[in-house]
Amino acid sequence: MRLVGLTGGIASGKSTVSNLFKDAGVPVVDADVVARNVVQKGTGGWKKIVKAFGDEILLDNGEIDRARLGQIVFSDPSKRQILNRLLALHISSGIFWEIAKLWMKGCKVIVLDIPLLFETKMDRWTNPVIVVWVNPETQIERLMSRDGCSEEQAHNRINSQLALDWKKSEADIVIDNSGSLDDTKQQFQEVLRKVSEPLTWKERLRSRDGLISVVMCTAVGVLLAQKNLL
Ligand SMILES: CC(C)(COP(=O)(O)OP(=O)(O)OC[C@H]1O[C@@H](n2cnc3c(N)ncnc32)[C@H](O)[C@@H]1O)[C@@H](O)C(=O)NCCC(=O)NCCS
Ligand SMILES: Nc1ncnc2c1ncn2[C@@H]1O[C@H](COP(=O)(O)OP(=O)(O)OP(=O)(O)O)[C@@H](O)[C@H]1O
Repeated sequence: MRLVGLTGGIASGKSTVSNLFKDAGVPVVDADVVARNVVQKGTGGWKKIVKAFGDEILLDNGEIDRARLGQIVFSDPSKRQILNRLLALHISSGIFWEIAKLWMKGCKVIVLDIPLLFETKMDRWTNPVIVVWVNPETQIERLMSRDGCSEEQAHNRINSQLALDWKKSEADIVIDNSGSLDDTKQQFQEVLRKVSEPLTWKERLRSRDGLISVVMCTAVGVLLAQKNLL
């Protein structure tokens, strides 16, 4: 099994690229979706957040007011650290579970769309790592227009992550999403080709079919050895 890391900066275009993977039939685990699921009303993550941040961050229906919580944590690094610490285990086990389900289905290439891939050191488990890069001016523009936030709020959100240029320097593959969607789609074709290259031996062994083959071969080997000994 090949675990492909897909990361970048906020609003750099990760979801745009992960949608291209989905359209091409490659399964994607979206860490933002996992992070949303683990804080749904009544879950362990929800209880921890309410305990730490108080009832003020709840909507009338009892769900977390994400806009309010975002305002708090993106303007105060210590509060963000608290939130990150509270949710880290819930999110990583959620991601692990999603991978396990795809593994059991026999998927051989899985894309992990994780905004904080480097920050949480999950890049250790992925190869290759794709970084969706965008130039700073475009990133601010797209973030402000998508989320309807001020320039200051946009800067706060960008500064709450490791620098995008540093992530670019650590990447195995870089997609420059500063241009048009067509430009990105063109770069994506080459990325898809690389990601779909035949699995290495190690990756094959990690896949469901590889493991089944190893177990079968071991069982046959043991049976033959026993037969020869008798
Ligand atoms: C702060 C919250 C409530 C804001 O919710 P909101 O719906 O407005 O944003 P959403 O979840 O869609 O995230 C949008 C983007 O913000 C960035 N982001 C989210 N959380 C963080 C964080 N803790 N630190 C830095 N950037 C973050 C990511 O680039 C993400 O793609 C929410 O992002 C959250 O609960 N974050 C903590 C969980 C987490 O770490 N998520 C990232 C998964 S790796
Ligand atoms: N090449 C492009 N041309 C024009 N607009 C784009 C392009 N790529 C992405 N966008 C727009 O920029 C915004 C951010 O893109 P996207 O949501 O894919 O980023 P993201 O990295 O997934 O964001 P987040 O970190 O918040 O999850 C969206 O509104 C998207 O429609």
